[in-house]
Amino acid sequence: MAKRQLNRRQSWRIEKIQQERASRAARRESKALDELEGGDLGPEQTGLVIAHFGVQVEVEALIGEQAGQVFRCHLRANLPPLVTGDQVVWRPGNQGIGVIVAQLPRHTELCRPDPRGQLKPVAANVDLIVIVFAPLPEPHANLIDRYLVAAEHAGIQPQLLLNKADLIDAQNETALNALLEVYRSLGYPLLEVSAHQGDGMAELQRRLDGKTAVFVGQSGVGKSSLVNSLLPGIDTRVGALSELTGKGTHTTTTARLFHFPGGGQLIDSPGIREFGLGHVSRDDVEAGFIEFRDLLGRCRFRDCKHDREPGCALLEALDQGRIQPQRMDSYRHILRSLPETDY
Ligand SMILES: Nc1nc2c(ncn2[C@@H]2O[C@H](COP(=O)(O)OP(=O)(O)OP(=O)(O)O)[C@@H](O)[C@H]2O)c(=O)[nH]1
Ligand SMILES: [Zn+2]
Repeated sequence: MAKRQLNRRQSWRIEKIQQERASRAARRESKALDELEGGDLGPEQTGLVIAHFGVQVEVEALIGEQAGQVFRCHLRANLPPLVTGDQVVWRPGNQGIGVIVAQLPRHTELCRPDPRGQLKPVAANVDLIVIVFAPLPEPHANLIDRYLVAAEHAGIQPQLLLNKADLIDAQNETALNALLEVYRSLGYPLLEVSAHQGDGMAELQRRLDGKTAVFVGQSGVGKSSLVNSLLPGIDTRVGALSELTGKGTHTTTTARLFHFPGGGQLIDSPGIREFGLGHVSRDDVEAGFIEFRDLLGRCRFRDCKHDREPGCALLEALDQGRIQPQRMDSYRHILRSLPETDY
């Protein structure tokens, strides 16, 4: 009990210190803004948020002679929190530092729980979630399904990507084909590539063209290798490093937007690579299994848990082979992983 009290007091103190720090930073920031806005600012134009560093963001000009150039910008007060991928209205400043005037509407949002468990957007306007898996480490259908649920929930198109196709052999081929067939029959786009040998990489590049993508998947499936091959000569950890040395109070790694030379954009950060493994509700999981969609609401009992209830539309579909057993197992497995209260 005493220990618990102490922890609460400690965390209250930490929170207070953080608040003081944030308000000092905000005061400094508004002073800097006053000075800037007093001076000459260029005309309003649209831009793309490339990265976010505490109270500043990096914005890429989208139009005019400066299109493609990146500028540090202050945020005008009362703006909602901006994230990488946001489109904004901004004005260039006279010393290379601009001001963000407004945020444009988002098409999509990737959200993750912050350390306090509150869902926070981490990237905006992503339109492709590339779910990477490989023959090794051995793929878990369950994990792939979790990413799919997250993609469906966010309303973002998933692209399944089997990397390390060069490691397919007589031993793993049957199991892999069975796995691939599950997703093919559901209609999910699927591609096999080898980041090492280059097979399929041109087709991957083609599918990324004109899109803003994130790569997600288990550690070791080759996300870094894929990204390095698509972005030759660019260290994708740069964003993380410059934030650490940026003397900011934020030490978390920021998401950063990169342009693929062949077209399309990547938003990447260690947090985003795990997108989809955070919290989801029971309803999100149900809605995330696309083959359940026409069946939901058709069970005899309104609160059916699709477990062994009579008149369950899902169990009936499972019996008739309209739901694949592996997907049903996966659905149950994901539900079991939810906190008790949601179940
Ligand atoms: N055989 C083969 N190995 C690959 C291929 N792509 C990546 N690898 C290897 O797989 C291992 C993991 O690759 P990474 O790119 O670090 O994987 P990652 O998904 O970024 O892993 P985390 O950084 O832990 O998330 C490395 O040893 C790579 O060399 C491939 O196409 N074929
Ligand atoms: Zn049911």
